[in-house]
Amino acid sequence: MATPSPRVFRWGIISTGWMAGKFVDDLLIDPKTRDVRDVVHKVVAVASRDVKKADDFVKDHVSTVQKDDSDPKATAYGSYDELYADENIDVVYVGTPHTQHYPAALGAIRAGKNVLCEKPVTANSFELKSLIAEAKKHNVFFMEAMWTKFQPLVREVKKILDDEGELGVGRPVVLYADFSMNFRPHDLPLMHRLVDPKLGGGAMLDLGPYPLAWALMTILEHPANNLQPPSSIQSSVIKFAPTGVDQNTTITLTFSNPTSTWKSSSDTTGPKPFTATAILHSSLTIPDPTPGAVIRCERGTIEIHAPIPRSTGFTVKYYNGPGEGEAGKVKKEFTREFEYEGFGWHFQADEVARCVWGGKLESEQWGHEKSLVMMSVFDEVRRQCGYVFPEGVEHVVGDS
Ligand SMILES: NC(=O)C1=CN([C@@H]2O[C@H](COP(=O)(O)OP(=O)(O)OC[C@H]3O[C@@H](n4cnc5c(N)ncnc54)[C@H](OP(=O)(O)O)[C@@H]3O)[C@@H](O)[C@H]2O)C=CC1
Ligand SMILES: O=C1OC[C@@H](O)[C@H](O)[C@H]1O
Repeated sequence: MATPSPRVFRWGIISTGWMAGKFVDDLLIDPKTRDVRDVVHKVVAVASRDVKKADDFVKDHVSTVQKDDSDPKATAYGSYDELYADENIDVVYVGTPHTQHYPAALGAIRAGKNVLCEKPVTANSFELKSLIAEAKKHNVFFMEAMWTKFQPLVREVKKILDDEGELGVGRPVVLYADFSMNFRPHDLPLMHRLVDPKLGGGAMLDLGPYPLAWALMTILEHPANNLQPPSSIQSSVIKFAPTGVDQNTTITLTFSNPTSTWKSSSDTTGPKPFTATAILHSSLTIPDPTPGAVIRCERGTIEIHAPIPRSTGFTVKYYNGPGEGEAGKVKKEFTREFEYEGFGWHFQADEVARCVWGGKLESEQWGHEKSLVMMSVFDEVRRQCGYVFPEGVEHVVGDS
């Protein structure tokens, strides 16, 4: 029997920066290389504030790959509004700096377009609530580009974490997760997006979404926690003196679900309240640690090899059980590695296509609620450390 041809999913790209280029490069990799047969992605429009940049982007990232005459040709626009009005687009990707996510996503949503918006999805939780309300009103799909969630490794780690059987490691007790990069901030111009508060600079909003995503994927989503948001958020921040953004940020989250009825195989006393802690760190001045995350559980530990946004390996270590020798010693371990073509931004694109075709307004895997938990944590940390955006940067500052 002939295999059905994949359906074409048509993207409009907002902005021509570094990330937009990387995303498009991944998007146009043949999906069969990652065993995806139902969708093929095409870029049909690119918009920049400067039409020359849009033209160059199409030449550099699109025309080199979409050569076939049957392909739709990508249109280059010199304004974002022109792209929002393009009838040939199934979804808009927003790759502007953090504080420009809100206006760009809002423009697309109000034009009736589905949206995939870079992380952090907005500058604060009020902006996010406003976008979610607009997306629902206009009946369009909206998702934060939390690409880590769609990595093949994450699915496997979660199986081991949520598994009550032989392979399982028991309930998570504490997660340590760190995503840091030495950007040498003192050498950057003060208007660079990584250090300029007008563009939402700082370690937490740029790098912090990843350690926090790991906390949400391993603890918030754990069956024993059942999506209860953290009951406590505590932070410690070192500022980048020249601009006042956060340079090193540590966040401790406590999750507790007193009504947990999930019973792991290691429980001998029946269902009991669930508690777990996440200790998360990001820095603009030091390189990534290895492993990038450690999930310590009742019966063992899962080490996530760095870098945690797109880890391609993990190691599971099991502790001695009762009567198996010295308590706490590792009795066995195994490592799994993952390989795929591209950097890994394309997995989330496949999810978007399937959700849109399925008529969904949000992804079941990374839905609005998870982005809201994330932005609420970031709001609270900024409140605790006194990171106040300059006047006018936040487009929404309270619940309407
Ligand atoms: N998922 C991931 O792995 C990564 C995600 N990101 C996210 O992507 C976003 C963009 O980051 P990155 O590509 O590094 O940034 P860049 O500065 O390289 O690109 C941002 C682009 O946004 C457009 N833009 C619109 N308004 C502004 C403005 N006021 N100031 C500057 N640029 C503006 C510009 O495009 P134009 O002139 O064409 O309109 C610019 O090229 C960030 O939110 C970041 O968090 C970044 C890196 C990795
Ligand atoms: O998401 C990201 O991951 C990689 C970093 O280089 C980048 O600054 C950040 O936005």
